[in-house]
Amino acid sequence: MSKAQISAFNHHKYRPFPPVNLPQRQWPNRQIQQAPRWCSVDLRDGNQALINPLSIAQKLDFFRLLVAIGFKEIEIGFPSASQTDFDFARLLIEQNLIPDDVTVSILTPARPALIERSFAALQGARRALVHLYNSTSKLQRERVFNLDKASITALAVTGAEAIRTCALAQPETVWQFEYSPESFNATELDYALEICQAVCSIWQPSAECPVIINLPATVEMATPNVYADQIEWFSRHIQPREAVILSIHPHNDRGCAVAAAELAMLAGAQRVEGTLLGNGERTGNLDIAVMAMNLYSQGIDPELDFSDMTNIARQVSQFNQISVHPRHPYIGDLVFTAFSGSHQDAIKKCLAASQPEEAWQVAYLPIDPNDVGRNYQEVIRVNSQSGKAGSAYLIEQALGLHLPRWLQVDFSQIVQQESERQGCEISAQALVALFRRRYLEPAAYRLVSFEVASPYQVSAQLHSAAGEVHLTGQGNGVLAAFTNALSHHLGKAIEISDYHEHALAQGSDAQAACYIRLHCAGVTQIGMACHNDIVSASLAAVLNSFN
Ligand SMILES: CC(=O)SCCNC(=O)CCNC(=O)[C@H](O)C(C)(C)COP(=O)(O)OP(=O)(O)OC[C@H]1O[C@@H](n2cnc3c(N)ncnc32)[C@H](O)[C@@H]1OP(=O)(O)O
Ligand SMILES: CC(C)C(=O)C(=O)O
Ligand SMILES: [Mg+2]
Repeated sequence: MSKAQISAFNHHKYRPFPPVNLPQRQWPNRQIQQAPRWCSVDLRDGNQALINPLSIAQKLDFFRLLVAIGFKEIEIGFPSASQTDFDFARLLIEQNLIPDDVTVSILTPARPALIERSFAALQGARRALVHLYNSTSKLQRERVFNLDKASITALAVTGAEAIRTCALAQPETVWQFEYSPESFNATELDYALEICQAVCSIWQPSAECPVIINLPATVEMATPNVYADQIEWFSRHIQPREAVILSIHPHNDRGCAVAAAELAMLAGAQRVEGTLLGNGERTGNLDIAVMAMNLYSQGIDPELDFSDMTNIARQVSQFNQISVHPRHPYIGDLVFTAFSGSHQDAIKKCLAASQPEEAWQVAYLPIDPNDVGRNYQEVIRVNSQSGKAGSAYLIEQALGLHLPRWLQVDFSQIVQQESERQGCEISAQALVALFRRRYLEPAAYRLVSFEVASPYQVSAQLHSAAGEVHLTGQGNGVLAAFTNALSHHLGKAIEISDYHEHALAQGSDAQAACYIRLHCAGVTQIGMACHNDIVSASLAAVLNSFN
């Protein structure tokens, strides 16, 4: 016996999902052009998967959040199953809390008593959507319901009839109907079509009054292309096509729900059901926030507003009592952050080259973090995997300094040693402190005052731990005269090899930043200083290099 056969970890237990025979499939050559009709099922599918289902107050807050984001269809619960869901529907209706442009929906099984109770929950609604489901896959027919296809179809038809009857009895409401052959993706396509046609024959939809046929991947079982094939096949066959809004409801068991939804849209899906952050049964529902942001990143208006993503994620996470993964696309704490040197370098260069009117083109940042309320501060964080660009970026952000390349290289080595010594990330604050200590703060000598007599004779007053020092020297420039004086005082040769300066801000009283690399008795030293006066800045930079 092989190891695989005796272990519990045995792939022979499973069978591959069969492909769909779909000659000349069209979806691979299409592009998504616009947002689908979104339906949030947070308050139903999301809620039924929670350890502690939502209270009425939480549902109301969640509902308000969904409305604020821009959802026009919201499945508010399963009122025939729970008193909370029933009371929540009553609250929304009786207190007139449903905006005119929002349609609420409820889910009901194909059981007449539960359908009647669902309609009671919706009594008096201006407009409402009733969503009927029953499971249709071979597995469910044979092992859960113990019914043949005809009986499963009869169950759906009975449910559809009960819904029609109840709707006729409540004419004050504008009704819409939705039918889900639950476990559609595991159902033989011809049978899924047959049962949906049977339901349509009861509801008699038209182009003006269409029915929603929702095709769930109740448990995701195959690669997303298979789901797309199933949707395209169904879209080609359902009649009359114009009387049907084709909806999808992907779950995420294989981690592909967003991909499956996107391909399904290419295949003809017009409406998408899902939840925020992908909460839902098992691995969850399709994450609408991610799918909407995917559209957004392609220049398509998602028709949902995620500009305040951090706040949305915080609220959803609180309602669901589920924390957000730091790498959750578009949302997690780390998704706009680069630690690695080459990524930081590319981001820094692309951000610097960005023009206000051009399309977003920043390597390693698929969208502008600002769009979802994030800032550039978090884009670059420094640890031992980082390079010179990352540290230089943070120093530039914090102090407005444009470090010359040779200083970046020098500082990066210091940062590298420090982060390896500490074995962790160096915060921006700590990085700035390290920079100041190393280059910007006088240690041995501090410039107190100086005078220049032309041609280039400098006398300077320095402060040192050992007391006041007076220097005089000559040279072919002020800086040369000063370094000659210092060299004489120290008894060591000083040679300046690099000099760089720039203004810190616009205006006549702007400070100048001055950077100096020098060699003193064969040792390379780097210092910098900022001052209103460029000469003062350069002399102080020389002294700061003796650090
Ligand atoms: C894929 C989905 O997300 S579907 C939605 C699932 N959501 C929920 O189940 C949450 C709310 N559900 C509940 O509170 C309960 O299951 C209720 C109130 C609906 C039903 O409770 P109970 O009557 O105690 O039945 P229970 O849940 O144990 O079993 C379901 C029964 O309904 C039948 N059933 C299941 N789904 C359906 C359906 N869509 N239509 C008709 N009958 C159904 C089952 O065959 C089973 O019948 P049986 O009692 O004759 O064996
Ligand atoms: C009720 C249906 C739409 C469902 O939630 C599913 O199949 O996952
Ligand atoms: Mg579901």
